[in-house]
Amino acid sequence: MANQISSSNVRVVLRVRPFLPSELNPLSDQKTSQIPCVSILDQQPSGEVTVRLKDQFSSRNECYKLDSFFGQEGRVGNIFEQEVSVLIPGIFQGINATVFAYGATGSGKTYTMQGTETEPGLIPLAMSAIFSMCENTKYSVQISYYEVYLDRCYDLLEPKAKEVMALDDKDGKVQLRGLFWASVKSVADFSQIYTTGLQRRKVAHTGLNDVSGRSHAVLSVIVSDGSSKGKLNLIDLAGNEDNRRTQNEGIRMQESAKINESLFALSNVISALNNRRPYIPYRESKLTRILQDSLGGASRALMVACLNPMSYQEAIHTVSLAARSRQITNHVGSATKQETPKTKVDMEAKLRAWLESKGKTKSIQRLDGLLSPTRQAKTPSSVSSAKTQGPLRSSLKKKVDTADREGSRTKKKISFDLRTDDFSKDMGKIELETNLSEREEDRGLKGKTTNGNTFVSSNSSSQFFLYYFADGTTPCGKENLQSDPSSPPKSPLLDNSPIRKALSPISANCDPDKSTTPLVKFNNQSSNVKESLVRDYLMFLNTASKEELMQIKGIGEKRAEYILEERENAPAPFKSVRHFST
Ligand SMILES: Nc1ncnc2c1ncn2[C@@H]1O[C@H](COP(=O)(O)OP(=O)(O)OP(=O)(O)O)[C@@H](O)[C@H]1O
Repeated sequence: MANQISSSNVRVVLRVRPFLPSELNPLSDQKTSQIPCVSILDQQPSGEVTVRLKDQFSSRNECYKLDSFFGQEGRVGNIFEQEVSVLIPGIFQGINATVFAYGATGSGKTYTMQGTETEPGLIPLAMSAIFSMCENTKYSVQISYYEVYLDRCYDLLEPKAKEVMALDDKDGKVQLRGLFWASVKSVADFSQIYTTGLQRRKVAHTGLNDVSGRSHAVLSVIVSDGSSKGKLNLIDLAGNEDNRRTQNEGIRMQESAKINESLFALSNVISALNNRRPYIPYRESKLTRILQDSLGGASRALMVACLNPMSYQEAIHTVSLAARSRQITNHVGSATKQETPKTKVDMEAKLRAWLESKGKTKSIQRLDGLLSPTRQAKTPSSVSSAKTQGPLRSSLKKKVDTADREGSRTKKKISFDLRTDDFSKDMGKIELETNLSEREEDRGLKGKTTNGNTFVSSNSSSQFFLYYFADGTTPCGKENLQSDPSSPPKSPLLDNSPIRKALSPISANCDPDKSTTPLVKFNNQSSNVKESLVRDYLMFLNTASKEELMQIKGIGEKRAEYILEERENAPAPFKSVRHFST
């Protein structure tokens, strides 16, 4: 597995724990019939995987791309060998590294990091490897163990009444003032000190032996030979929780909100690093601030997203954030452009995670209705497809009416004037006639535009195609489509769908280029095709002022602020609205 060659700074891998005995139905032979909510759809030689999450109670399923996958039969030792052991020699050369276990409560984070007597976790395996490398050298090892709870930092090796303060030193580096560092000489030495810390973590905040981690626990290991000093952080993150589905209240609710907020901040940092953004938002949370010296720059990091195989909802929550962290968006001219996967991570996921981190459950429900009609349980069938087409990969959501689509053929003539999505370049015209069935169209249409550009249609519905150019850019333009009269085209955005409401009002016969402000442009532009509307909506999101944004139904002050925040981090950050439901 070529895990060292990664297009991202932070690798994001998935780990699915086995079913627990309590999750197996004793009345049936569940060992064979129980099906995990996640499976591999595709694996590239590089190790990159496309996974499918499937809800066993409905037809909902979604696909995501990640760097690697460790299924139920996989051992923690496999993750260590493939993903963590490669980081350890770097520590001896002064290259810091961080390994996180991320996931919902009960998804196997602690098991992955600590393991058991019979199956050691990543922490004991890493320590053992470090001590082996130290043998007969002048390297020494020091550890600290602390937790970040409610955005405050506490020492677990030398508990003090006061929290450990994270302060900037004169070079702008964050130092944990008063944090205890223990010198350790062997694995046995380490086990003894670490076990004491673990016990302290369990009783720290509740006084009870609460096994569920409500704090992020960070084991920091420094390896030094006097001249070089490298640090490895091994982190058991607190379990994320979907507050819509829990009965949390009081301190538990507060904990949960802080946990989600800091996990979202972590995801923002990883995403910014993987997208090579000029600004990395380390200061959004205590955790990311503390980890600044081991995330980014020459440092290397690994996120192990842990999944409970029983819970589709939790899995979606975890994997969407993990995939969002990993996602690399197109930068024109960047070396990763051709390889860029268009994973199903988009504005909606960002908004959702942000709202969740702020505990805005009502807003999330509104968002469900606003941008994501196919998420609702009543949707007959909602299928995500992930495909490789020529140099492009994309994962696009599509609603399929499974009852009669498969064999039906619709004759269509399509002509399409294409420009790059910043309108800067005329890419020619697509003219084609197709009577392919939905299923065949789904495999994608390829061809040349009138002035020689290669295009790929990577998704279609009875009247809507999404096109991509070979270099990964998304064209936009006016679609002019004639369908067989026996199957009149539906116009999804012109009915009462939630997206249409969000875009309302839209007036006809206006030249967008003559409009003065983004809002006027947006309101005036009329088109009977969905792509044009979506394009305008994205342009609006990418350019409008806060006041203009707030004039759109569904965008309140907080969401407008979030949009502006995203635009500060990168120009035109909103590139897709995935849920084009027909
Ligand atoms: N690979 C595995 N093999 C067997 N059992 C596992 C495995 N991974 C996890 N488990 C079991 O699943 C349960 C939940 O795991 P664990 O406590 O590690 O979850 P967690 O994500 O750390 O939860 P929390 O956020 O509440 O701390 C435990 O009983 C654990 O022993």
